[in-house]
Amino acid sequence: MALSYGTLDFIEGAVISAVILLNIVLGFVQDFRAEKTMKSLLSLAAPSSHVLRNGKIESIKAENLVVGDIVKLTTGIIVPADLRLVESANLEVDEALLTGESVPAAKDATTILSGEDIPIGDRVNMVYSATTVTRGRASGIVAATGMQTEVGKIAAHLKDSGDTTTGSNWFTSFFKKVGRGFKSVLGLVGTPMQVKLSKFAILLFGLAVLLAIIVFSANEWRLHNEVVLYGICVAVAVIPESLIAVMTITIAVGVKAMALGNVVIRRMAALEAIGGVTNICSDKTGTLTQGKMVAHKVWIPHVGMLSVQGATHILDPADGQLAMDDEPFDRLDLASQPKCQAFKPLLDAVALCNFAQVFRAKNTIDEKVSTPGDWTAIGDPTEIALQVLAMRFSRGKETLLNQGHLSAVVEHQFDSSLKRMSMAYKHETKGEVIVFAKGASEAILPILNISDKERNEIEPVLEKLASEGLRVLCIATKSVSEKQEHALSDRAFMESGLKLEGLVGLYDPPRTETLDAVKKCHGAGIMVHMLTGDHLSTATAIAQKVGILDISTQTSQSVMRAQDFDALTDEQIDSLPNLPVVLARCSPSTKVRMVDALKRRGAFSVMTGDGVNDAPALKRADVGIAMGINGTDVAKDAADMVLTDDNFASIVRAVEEGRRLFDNIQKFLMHLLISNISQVILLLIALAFKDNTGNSVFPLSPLEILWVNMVTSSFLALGLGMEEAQADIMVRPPRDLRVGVFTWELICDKMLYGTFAGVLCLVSFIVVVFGAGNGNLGEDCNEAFNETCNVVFRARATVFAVLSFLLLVTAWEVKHFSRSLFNLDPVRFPGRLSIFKALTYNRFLLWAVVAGFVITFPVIYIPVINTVVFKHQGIGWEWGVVFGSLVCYIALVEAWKSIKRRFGIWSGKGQTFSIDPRGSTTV
Ligand SMILES: Nc1ncnc2c1ncn2[C@@H]1O[C@H](COP(=O)(O)OP(=O)(O)OP(=O)(O)O)[C@@H](O)[C@H]1O
Ligand code: NA
Repeated sequence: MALSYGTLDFIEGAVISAVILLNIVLGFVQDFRAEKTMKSLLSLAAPSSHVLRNGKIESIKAENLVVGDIVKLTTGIIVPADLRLVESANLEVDEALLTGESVPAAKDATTILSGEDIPIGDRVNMVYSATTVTRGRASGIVAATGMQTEVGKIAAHLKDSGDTTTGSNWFTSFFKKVGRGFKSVLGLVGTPMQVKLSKFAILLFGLAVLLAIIVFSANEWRLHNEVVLYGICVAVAVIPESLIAVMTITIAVGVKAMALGNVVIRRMAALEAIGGVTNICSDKTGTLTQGKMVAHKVWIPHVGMLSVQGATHILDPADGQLAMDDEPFDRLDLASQPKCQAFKPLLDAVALCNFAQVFRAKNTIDEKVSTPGDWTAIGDPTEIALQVLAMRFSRGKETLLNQGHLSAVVEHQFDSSLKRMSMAYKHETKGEVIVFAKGASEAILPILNISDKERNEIEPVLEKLASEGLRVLCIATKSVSEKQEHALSDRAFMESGLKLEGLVGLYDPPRTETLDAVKKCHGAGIMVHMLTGDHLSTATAIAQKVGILDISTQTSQSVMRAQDFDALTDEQIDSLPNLPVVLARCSPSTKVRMVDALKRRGAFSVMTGDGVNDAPALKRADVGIAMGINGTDVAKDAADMVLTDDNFASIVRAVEEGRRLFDNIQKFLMHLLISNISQVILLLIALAFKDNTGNSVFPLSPLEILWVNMVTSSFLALGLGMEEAQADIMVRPPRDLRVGVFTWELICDKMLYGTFAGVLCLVSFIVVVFGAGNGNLGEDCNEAFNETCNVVFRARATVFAVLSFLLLVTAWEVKHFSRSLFNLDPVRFPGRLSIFKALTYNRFLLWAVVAGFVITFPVIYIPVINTVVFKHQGIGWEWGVVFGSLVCYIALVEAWKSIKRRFGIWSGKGQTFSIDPRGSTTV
């Protein structure tokens, strides 16, 4: 430091510089590592595509595609490269990115284009990287990847033109760059909380300057080295140096923990929001349930009910027993039993109006002998279940198509707003075209050609199956003459005048974790809503099974058909006492209305989604969560988080993790602020202690101040950022996201504890100087040691030890804002010695405290270092003062915490639970 001179001052200056440098370097290294982790985690969420390689479909990341790969496209996929289509069905692609055209463009593999300068928008047999498939399916050969693609060229172009800006342009862009750099140095970029904390840090910086001015004024602006140094150190005490670094590290650790819990964060702001959500709106299929459907019941009009029991290997067509109207039934009998001929049309329909593939993968360990491997399936769970059903009677799609007389001619894809699909097959020999359709009852019944009487027969069966929690699909067919084939491309024509072949009831068991996860949400003050495409009765049955609906408290408004919900005006929705818990037959637009309704009620919501049409709802929700397995790229792109296991329980774990993260940020913030306030109180009041020459005698030397702030405090803060979740983390209501980190509790507590600590330091100084030392403040004791400084140097060491130790116990006290340090976590650590287990659980914090404690002694006792660098000296009886202060401080903090618990103030609410020998807690 330029301010120090002479050998002794040189040592002091060197140590100060080293401490500051170490802090900066550590901060940078950690920050850098955190950024890197974050980047690698983000890349986890990048979409991968299905590619045909070596005769197998493989999942490959876009950057690993090579020219010549064959890529499969389905609705919702973001095209990973420029592709020449090989095969396509009803393909439509949104190319707005390239062409500016807002209406999706129809594509067709069979079109051959001639001519050279065809604009991109007209190249109908090509699809381009970064555009999205809005409808249909296709496969195509990779023609260009990366920067060679059309978007890549645009990107390259933009980059070039950015570099060649000239004149005034260069000038403004330079300033913009500097501005951005400045902002990021100040931490004004990032999540709302990061920005808030950075602004707060800047505020403290202002305060630090002010305090430095106060210090100089108190010394009447006689600015010799020591005063300037002291002023700077007071400022250092106030500036929370480690705040931003600790914040970044804590967030990175949190992001990593979430990724391990199957939640990948795509937008950092969601990380803060997830801990404060009040409502979770979840899909049913695959999220609350396993998404592994089995066809449980098949009903054929005038024939009867076929049921499948005990199928455990749901993909194996030979597993489980069949019964016809409760009579055991042998699958091989289908041909011989005349009654069962009636099943054929239904089975053919479910097999052929279906894109799922169910097959037995071959174990090819040895090339010559390949044994049949496990059953596997690709496709939509509903369709897989139906395919397996057909295969039980050896009438799977593959078998039927191999017979050679059927070929697909027209298909109208499943659409979650229409809730049905249809496919037409031409029969080569009979000269007719057969239409197969399947879908939800509401979607199929209106397009049937049946009498009201027949309709009335179907309804009760439908209702019965649905109330058993089964997803009921109606299967219908019709045949038209070959001449009408072309007319089938009109969806309305194809899907009309159908004959009902039967109903299939599919069962999708709830995930085993769901019930507990839902209970946990309810305990944590979070409402769970089920938004499903399924029938009202099906949805109700499942909702009751997983605990979302409680039969005893259920009202007529808890369960609603989306249709009825959509019919309400916003005012009517707002006047409902509660929003529905189950919304059945939900379409993507209903999700948006639900999110908006929740917003108007001041709620913070999670919305899950998987389809292309879910994107608006995912964007609107406070936290949009997309399914990683069954979700489309479009949904993932719109979402804030992606669930890699599609599991509802993972959302709940993410909430827990979010709450923990928020708690920990509050904890280290609390610690940093207590440390700041105590030092400000101590250092400012102590300016009043003047020696014989009229100079203020510093109760802490500059290096002591630096040491406490940069060595002791930083590690404690980092340790607090790594705290485990508090015992009650999921048994308290969500915090208010509008308030953010600076709650009244935080502000009040830090003031109080900071004052306790500051006053105790001051009292210790006074006791040593004026109690035992007769108020002898010596001469020039800020500069260096001389005989008159004996008392002051002992007092400083005492204050240093008191401050250090108080900060160490504060780190433990702020583990919980209202629970006693001696009874922190009776759930995880029951028993009398719970304090030791609770304190040793967080290893990093434990070692930070132990190291902080141990290092105090060499700092005080090592000769020369103590008197020359730290400007204090070894103490004896003063340890009694240190110990007394410590006991006093703990007593004061504990007293305040017990007041909070007794009167239910802030986090003290409901914290009266005590140790229960059975390990359970009453809250
Ligand atoms: N492949 C399909 N073919 C025909 N109909 C289908 C198909 N898949 C689903 N359905 C029908 O459409 C309804 C709604 O399905 P949708 O896919 O919108 O819901 P989901 O997303 O599977 O369910 P959830 O919303 O509970 O997650 C289903 O209840 C079913 O009746
Ligand atoms: Na500080």
